[in-house]
Amino acid sequence: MERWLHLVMDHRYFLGIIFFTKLSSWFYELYSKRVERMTKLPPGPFQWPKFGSLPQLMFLNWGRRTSSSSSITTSSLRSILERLVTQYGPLVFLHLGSQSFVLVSNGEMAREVLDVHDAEYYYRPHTTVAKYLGFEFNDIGFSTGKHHRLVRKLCATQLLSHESLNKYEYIRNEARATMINTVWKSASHGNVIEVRDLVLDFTTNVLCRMLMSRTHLDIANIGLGFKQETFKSLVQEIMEVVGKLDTSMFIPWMRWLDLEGRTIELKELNRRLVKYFKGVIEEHEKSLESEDRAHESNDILDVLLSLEGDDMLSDEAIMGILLDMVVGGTSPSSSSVEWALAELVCNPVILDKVQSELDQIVGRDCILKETDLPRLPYFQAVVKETLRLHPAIPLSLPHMNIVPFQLANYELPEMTSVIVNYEAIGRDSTVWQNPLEFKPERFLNVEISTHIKALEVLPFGYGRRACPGANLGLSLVQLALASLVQGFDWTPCAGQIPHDIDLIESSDFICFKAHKLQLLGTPRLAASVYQS
Ligand code: HEM
Repeated sequence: MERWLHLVMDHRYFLGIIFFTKLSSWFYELYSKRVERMTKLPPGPFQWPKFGSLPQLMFLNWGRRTSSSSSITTSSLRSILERLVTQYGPLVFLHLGSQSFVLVSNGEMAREVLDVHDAEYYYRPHTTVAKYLGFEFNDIGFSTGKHHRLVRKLCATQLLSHESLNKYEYIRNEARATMINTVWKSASHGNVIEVRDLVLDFTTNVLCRMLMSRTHLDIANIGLGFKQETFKSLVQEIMEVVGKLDTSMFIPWMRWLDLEGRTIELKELNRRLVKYFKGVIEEHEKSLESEDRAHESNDILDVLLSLEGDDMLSDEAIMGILLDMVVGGTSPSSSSVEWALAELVCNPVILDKVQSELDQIVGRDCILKETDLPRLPYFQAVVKETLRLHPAIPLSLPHMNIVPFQLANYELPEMTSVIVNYEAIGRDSTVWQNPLEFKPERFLNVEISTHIKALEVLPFGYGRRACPGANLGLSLVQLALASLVQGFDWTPCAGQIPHDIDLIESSDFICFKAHKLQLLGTPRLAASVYQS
């Protein structure tokens, strides 16, 4: 019996040693696997189990909080990302909750994602915003695969082609005449001009007419409960919702809890948009069938409704395209004009050069035409320099890979969202001398396309996800800016000097000036020009 007891005791001792050894080797294996995996990832802040780097981001956000709200918004996110780039370099890896992100901040790395591996990296994460504002991922910006290829082809060949832009030139000219007349009337009363609102009215008018023969005030007539009931305020409402971050972006399984109430907000917005767009679509369908057309013929909605065969689109896809174009086309163009005018007023010598060029090429008896624009090299350089220094979309939407991917010497897990830092690329001091200085001369003898091919400046993105509205966006920016600068002398409000104008950036998804640009305009052409 005693022998048996000894044997069992010995055995337990023996088993204990085996168990302990196994356990330690298992822990060691886990640890070394984690270290191995981590060393293959780009640098970034420490990752806590389950939460990743969220606690640090929340801490950084808390450190810079100014209001009583404790939720992270894109505004604060962007400035936090800037700090991470300074600390970790052009590739930063972030694990936030269960989602992986990589921030790409120089041209060389951007080439890997947007050019070399464009096909693997053009997917978008399926977020709540993509579901409700992309009409079930049927729009342009959030769709993928065959549908994305189809809508991009339609944009290039029909909706936003050169022919289509020429066809709608009269709309741009009429909206420009309204804008110039508004400034002229304000100037005669000595009123201050809010440049952003003025240009937003211009761009929204152009887009709403081109797309569906509506004016920017259209929503006011239908009482669907939009906050201020104009298209301009609708776009602002959308931007506000898009700019908010919610827990489910980092911890998708918590989506059903809708902790921040964002899903409810998006559903409600989607309901109102569907009701509005369905009404417009129905009206167009009726009009297309009737001989006696009530609206401007051949707007973009007409083109979309007339598609046949494999190109035919569902109502969701049509609504998605309309919304993407209104939202994508209005705010970025307006922000670029506001930045350009702010820089010009801060740099009177440059403003003077632009006006002299306009006087020499176009004269003072008439307002310029679109065909004059290519004959204004200095003005063109001002626009390019504005797009470099103040890209309207400083950070791309997430580009996602669906298979694991090698980037430089690093390995990125599948479903990593890559955010391309377009702003940092245009301000890279290894490419641009004194990058924060506004110096149009850098573009005088060099085509911007040379810099775009080298991925040194990317105001419209690059590759499959590059902006399909770049040509329209450029013509809106150029026409509005050139007309405002040819038509008026611009000075800061009473009691201010040019240096009082701040160039502080908002940190939102669309980078506007943090404070609206307010200026006084003095007409410099014959009165008849403003009234035509
Ligand atoms: C100055 C004006 C504009 C600027 C600076 C601009 C900038 C950009 C940028 C940087 C992107 C790429 C984002 C990414 O990498 O994820 C983009 C995408 C897009 N833009 Fe623009 N844009 C402008 C005007 C327009 C206009 C006029 C339209 C349409 C009428 C438009 C519609 C779109 C759409 C639909 C996308 C998504 C493309 C896709 O995901 O396939 N944009 N824009």
